[in-house]
Amino acid sequence: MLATYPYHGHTFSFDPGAPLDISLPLAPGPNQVNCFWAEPVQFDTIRVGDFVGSVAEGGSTNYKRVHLTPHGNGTHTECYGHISTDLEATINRCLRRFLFVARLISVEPRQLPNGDQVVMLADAQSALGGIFPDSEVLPEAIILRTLPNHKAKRARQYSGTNPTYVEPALAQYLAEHHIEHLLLDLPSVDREEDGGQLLAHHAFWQYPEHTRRASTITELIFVPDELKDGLYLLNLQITSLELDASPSKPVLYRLS
Ligand SMILES: N[C@@H](CC(=O)c1ccccc1NC=O)C(=O)O
Repeated sequence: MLATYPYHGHTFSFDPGAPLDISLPLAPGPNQVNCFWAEPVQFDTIRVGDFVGSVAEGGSTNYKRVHLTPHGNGTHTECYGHISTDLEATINRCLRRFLFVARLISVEPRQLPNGDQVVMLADAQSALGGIFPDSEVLPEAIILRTLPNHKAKRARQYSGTNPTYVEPALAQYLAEHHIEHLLLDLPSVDREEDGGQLLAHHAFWQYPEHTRRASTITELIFVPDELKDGLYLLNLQITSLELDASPSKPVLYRLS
């Protein structure tokens, strides 16, 4: 059954029964994506007196403590609190809506003379195909799939590998065109080691001059090949953490 979604004078249709999950699972073990030297996810069984929080060990219930690092362990969404001392800047306060019209694009990074792999503004503009400002439907979110789209991305150990990042001019361009949410399959929009500059983060959030407080960046997604470039309804869910970032669950629905 199709549901309708009104947007800027259009009436889109989508199938609530056909979600396309672009998050990565969070689990212990070696086969999990990892970056920024994060410890792996850990689930600890809680033991209090005679109680053991493990049914496998004879307990009545499973009851575990979770040890995780949002920026390093898997799909996560962050707000400008990532680069600010503002106590208000938590993902739970910044992300107040959860449905957005999103455009999925696929872009191949280019190699700079120093060897860095970078997603360039010019290539993203070609992938967007002149949607700014000509398109009838301006999206609120851009989902950036980098090419090639190897499944190995789902479990890559990125730390110390100088992963692909985004040209700051592209982040600036998206901010200027009022893209509120950027999602991508990389550990960061910025270079792994950049002396703390985080130029693309600053450009996307226009921080600190004209901070875009409701805007978010979601990193370490994975977009399967079956999803074609185009328009989707994005349901972006987080945990209600009063922290700069939260593990997140972006789910897409094809729009027609
Ligand atoms: N590039 C930064 C570090 C950095 O960006 C970072 C460090 C720890 C956890 C996440 C980070 N950035 C993620 O977007 C630096 O060189 O200081």
